Amino acid sequence: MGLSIRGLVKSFGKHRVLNGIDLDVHDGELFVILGYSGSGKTTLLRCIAGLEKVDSGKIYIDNIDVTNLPPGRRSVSMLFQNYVLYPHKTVLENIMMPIEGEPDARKRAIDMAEELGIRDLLDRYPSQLSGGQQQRVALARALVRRPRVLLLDEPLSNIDAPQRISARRFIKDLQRREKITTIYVTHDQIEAMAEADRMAIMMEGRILQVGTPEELYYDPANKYVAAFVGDPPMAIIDGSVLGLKGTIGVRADDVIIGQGPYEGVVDAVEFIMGRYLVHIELGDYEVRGYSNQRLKEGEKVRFNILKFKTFEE
Ligand SMILES: Nc1ncnc2c1ncn2[C@@H]1O[C@H](COP(=O)(O)OP(=O)(O)OP(=O)(O)O)[C@@H](O)[C@H]1O
Repeated sequence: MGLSIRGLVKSFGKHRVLNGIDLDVHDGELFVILGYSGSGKTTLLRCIAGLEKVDSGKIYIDNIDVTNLPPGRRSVSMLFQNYVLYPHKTVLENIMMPIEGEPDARKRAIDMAEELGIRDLLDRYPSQLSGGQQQRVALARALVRRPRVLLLDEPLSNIDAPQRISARRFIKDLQRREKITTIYVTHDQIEAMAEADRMAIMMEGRILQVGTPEELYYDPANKYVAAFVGDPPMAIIDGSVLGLKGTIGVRADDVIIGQGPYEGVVDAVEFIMGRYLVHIELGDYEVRGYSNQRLKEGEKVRFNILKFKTFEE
C-alpha cells in the first residue's frame, strides 16, 4: 500500500532529468524529498500526478499500476509551487472547482473548509486573504476530492518567514489527521527535517539516501549526502590533514575549539544565533566549530574533534 516507484526515467530532449528513481512511500506517511533546485523534484511529482509521460519505469498507487492512467484517474492531487487561486471566484467557489457538478459538492467544500479552519472566509475573494490563508484555500481545493496521494511542491514558498513555522505545523497536523500519503518537496532542509516522517535526498535525478531525518543527519550514507544535510553540513576533509585515515565528515557541533591535539588557522568567523561559527583552515580543507568568543581571523587555534564519520571514496 502507499506509493511505489520503480526505475523511473524521464528526459527532456537529451537532458535526462530522472535517472532511474526507485522509491517506496508508506501508506499515510509524510515523505519529504529534499534536493537542490534543478535536481528533478518537480518533474518527479509531475510524473506521479500524470502530468508528464515517463520514458520508462512504473508508478504504483496502492499496488495499482497507474503509470499510464490519465491524471484524473490516479487519485492524486498536486499543490503546485505557485498555486493560483482564481481571483474572481470566492473561497467557496475555488474550493468547489475540482468537484463542480458532483453530488453534494457545496457541502463537501464547506466541510473541507471547516476542517482547514477557513470556514469564515468562504465568501471572501483571494485578494482579501493573507498568504497563509490562501495556502489553506489551495490545500482545501487539493484535498476536497479526498485523493489517495497528496503532492506538495514547495508549499511554503509563498509564505512570509514569520508565518512559516505555524504553516509548517498546520500542514503536518492536517496530514496526521487525514492520514493521507503525502510527498512533500522542498530545497529547505530545516523545513524538510521538521516535516518528514522519512525523507529522501535527491541529486541530479537520483535518490542518494532514504531514511528518517535523524538517520540522514547522524548517519549520512556518503559524502555527498553529508555535505548537503545540516546547517552547516559536515565538513568533508581528507583525514590525512589531521593524521587520520580516509575521507572524513565532521559536524560543527562535534568540534571543541580552544584546546586539543589539532591546530589550524581561523579563516572566518560568523555570528549565528548567539554563538560564533568559526571556520578553521587546514591547508586545502576547513573544519567548522562553534565558539562563545569572537576569535580573530588569521590567529592560530587549537581544537579537538569529539567524533567524525569515515566515508569510502
Ligand atoms: N518541460 C521541460 N522542458 C525542458 N526541461 C525541463 C522541463 N521541466 C523541467 N526541465 C528541466 O529539468 C530539470 C529539473 O527540473 P525540476 O523543476 O524538476 O527541478 P526541481 O528540483 O523541482 O527544481 P526547483 O526547486 O527549481 O523547482 C531542470 O534542469 C529543468 O530545467
